[in-house]
Amino acid sequence: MLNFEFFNPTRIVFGQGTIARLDTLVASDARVLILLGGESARKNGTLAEVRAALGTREVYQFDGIEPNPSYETLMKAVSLVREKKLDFLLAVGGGSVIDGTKFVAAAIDYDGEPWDILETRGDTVTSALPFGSVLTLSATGSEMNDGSVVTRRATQAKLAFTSPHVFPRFSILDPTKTYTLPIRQIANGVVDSFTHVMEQYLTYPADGLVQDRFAEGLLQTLIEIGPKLLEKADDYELRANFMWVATLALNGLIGAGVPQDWSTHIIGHELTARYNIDHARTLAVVLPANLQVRRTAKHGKLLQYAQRVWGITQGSEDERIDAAIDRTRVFFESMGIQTRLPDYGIDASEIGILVGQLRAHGMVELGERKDVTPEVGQRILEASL
Ligand SMILES: NC(=O)c1ccc[n+]([C@@H]2O[C@H](COP(=O)([O-])OP(=O)(O)OC[C@H]3O[C@@H](n4cnc5c(N)ncnc54)[C@H](O)[C@@H]3O)[C@@H](O)[C@H]2O)c1
Repeated sequence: MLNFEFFNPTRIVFGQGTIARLDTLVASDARVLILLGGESARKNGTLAEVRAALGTREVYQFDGIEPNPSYETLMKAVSLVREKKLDFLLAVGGGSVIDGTKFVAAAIDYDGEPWDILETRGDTVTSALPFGSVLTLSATGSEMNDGSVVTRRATQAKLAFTSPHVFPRFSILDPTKTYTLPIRQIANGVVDSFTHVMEQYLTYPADGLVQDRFAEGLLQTLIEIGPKLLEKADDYELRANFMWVATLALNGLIGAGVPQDWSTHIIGHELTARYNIDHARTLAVVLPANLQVRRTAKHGKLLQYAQRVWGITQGSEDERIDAAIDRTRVFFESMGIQTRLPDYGIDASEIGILVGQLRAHGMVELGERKDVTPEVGQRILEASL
């Protein structure tokens, strides 16, 4: 097992009716900014519940954080916080709103141009405003981690940063708040959390015995409940299980002491930045191709994945690996998510541009062995055609 430090200070408050707990979780004299995405939190009553729980506190609201939150929009929230001298942020939404809130929290007192937070991947963040979240969409794990992804529209750059200063103080996870999600977002969430696990599991054997078993348990749970989640919106147990799996998939636990890949995400970010494809859909395109192209380097773990996650025990090693990659692709497709670049209107002529973007963003040594160069990225994109 690799050396590691594990730190996760986020309090999770889980279950139906838990939004009322805001009254005790947020200081009674806090000056609060609620950050929101589109209309969903207003329409499904989540916002009203949040405002009721905050009672007589001074509360402002910032609407319109878009999916794949933009630096341009978030800087408006930064101005509002500074102008009104607010001291607590509350994200109400999915990963985009929570990620955006993390950026705002880090930017408030940032010494210099806040985009540098992304350029330096968070290394230059020394403080952040405290914030909490009320989660309405299971997918990213942002509710219990220190990561954030922000897009600068002007330059089509989608970059991530991490900082221990941007763990949420608390996150409220009420599964009933996900009942209004469109099927598309449920499918996205399943594929996103599945890929989060794979980025931390499908690398090379590192004797992280319990990490592997945790990861395989999360993957098997997603395979078990994924298709059922598409059938019925208001099944509490299904939504509750999915919500907790998605959080555990990226809260640091399964990745502690094991190698991590993340090249699928970084290549996927370039697809979203250029074509505005949903984050999870880019992962569904890149992951199977990535496993195929790097099957030699990932040989041991691919065989373990085939056997323990998919129960594949027959055939030669190569046949078992092929079957496991195929089952992964079929699983994504069974969630209604297409897995090839042409399904999204992208052909071979675009690959050179995407590889150029990887280079321009300094993404030249990716993966668990830092050997996913732009040339390997090109082969992965070609295998996605
Ligand atoms: N911080 C991390 O660790 C991390 C990890 C993976 C991805 N991300 C990033 O998170 C973003 C994606 O976040 P996401 O997948 O949670 O989706 P999202 O937050 O972008 O939301 C997608 C859509 O669902 C709507 N929505 C949210 N809750 C709803 C509800 N209860 N009912 C109806 N509609 C609702 C939103 O308004 C939005 O239109 C991407 O930018 C991605 O890069 C971050």
